Formats: sequence, structure tokens, C-alpha cells
Amino acid sequence: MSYQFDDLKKSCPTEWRDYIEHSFVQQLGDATLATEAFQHYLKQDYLFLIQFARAFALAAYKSPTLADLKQAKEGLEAIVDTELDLHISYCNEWGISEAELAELPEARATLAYTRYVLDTGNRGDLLDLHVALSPCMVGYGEIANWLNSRSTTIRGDSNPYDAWIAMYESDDFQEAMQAEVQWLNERLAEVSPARFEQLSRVFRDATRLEIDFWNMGLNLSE
Ligand SMILES: Cc1ncc(C[n+]2csc(CCO)c2C)c(N)n1
Repeated sequence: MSYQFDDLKKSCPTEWRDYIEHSFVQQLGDATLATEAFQHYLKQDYLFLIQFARAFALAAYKSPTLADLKQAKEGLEAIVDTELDLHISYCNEWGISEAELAELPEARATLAYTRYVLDTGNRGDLLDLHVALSPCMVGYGEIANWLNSRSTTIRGDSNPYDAWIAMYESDDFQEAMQAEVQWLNERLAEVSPARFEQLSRVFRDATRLEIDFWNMGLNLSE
């Protein structure tokens, strides 16, 4: 038996669909999402990105090869040098200042998801960590593609969330997503059924935590 990334999704089809096709995502595509829900999500996503930068630093520490070390360093650099600045500017456009971001408490859903990823990486090896990161790395690209496949999704100036969709449908992001899937496919091809079971659990749990992150946005939960 040779596994690939698709088998992780097939091991929890309900959870994966609930994440990709979440009401938050549907409302964002239909331009019906409450502004407060999106703002709450953006604020928590800032804190999420900081913890994800730490996860890439952990990936560097857990890297057995120079190629893996470089890949982790590039992921860390992308978040710290580029994505956080972009996120801060985007938050500004939505009326959220950098001072406000700096003072934010982490919501339970942010704590649970990010610390789960860090703990999985600490306990396991680089493959465990990548599997824990993969719903984030792959899911957002799939979400953009799913939104574009729906007839009710509104694109352009009449959807205030258009820029969000544009970011994840971009060639840069879609290529990073494909590179992650390829990295995982190469490693998953060699794991035993018992190891695949372990990895499926990590994938399903991280996917459930992504669902909770959307719920947190919709419910404004802290
Ligand atoms: C809850 C949540 N899940 C996934 C992403 C997407 N994302 C965050 S960091 C990263 C990799 C580095 O570019 C990606 C794809 C998000 N923003 N928020």
C-alpha cells in the first residue's frame, strides 16, 4: 500500500468538507458575512500567524536534511518578513490598528489550534509536523478554488472580501500549496499502515481545529 496526501483527506471526508465548505467561507463568498465576524477572524489570524511562524522554526529544528532546513527557513522568513506585514496592512484597511493587534488576547480556538500543531511537532518528527500544518497550507487554496467553482460566489468590487479570495487563488499561493502536497506525497508513499493511521489522526484533529477557527469567527467567541 502506497499512500498520498489525498488519502489523508479521504480518511476524514466529513471533517474536510465541513472545513472547506464552512458557513463562514460560504458567507464570505456570497458577500453576506458580518463585518464583525471577519474582523474578529482577522484579529485572531494575526495571532495565529505568529504561532505558525514558531511552527516553521520548529520545522527547522526538526529538519534531518539541509533541503528540509532551507524549506523551513523560507517558510519562517515568508511569514515574519512578508505575510505579517501584509496582514497588518490588510487589518488596517478593515479598521484594526497595529496597536490593537499588539494588545489582543488569544481566543481559545487560536490557542487550541496553534498549540496542538506545536505539540504535535514537538512530540513527533518533521512528517507529523507537516501533516499538522497541511490543513492550513492546502485547505486555504482549496477554499479559494471551491469558492470560484460556485455560482453564488461574488467576485470583484461588489464583494468586500474579494481581496481575501484573490490572495489564496494567486499563482504564488497555489504553487506553494502544490509544493506542500508534493513534499507530503513523497513521504507518505513510504509509510506503513500503522504510521498512516497515526498521521490520519493528526490530520483529522488539525482539520477539526480549522473548523473551530471558522466557528470562532462566526460566533465572535473568545
Ligand atoms: C486559521 C488559518 N488557517 C490557515 C491559514 C493560511 N495560512 C496561514 S500561514 C500559511 C503558510 C505560510 O504562508 C497559510 C497558508 C490562515 N491564514 N489561517
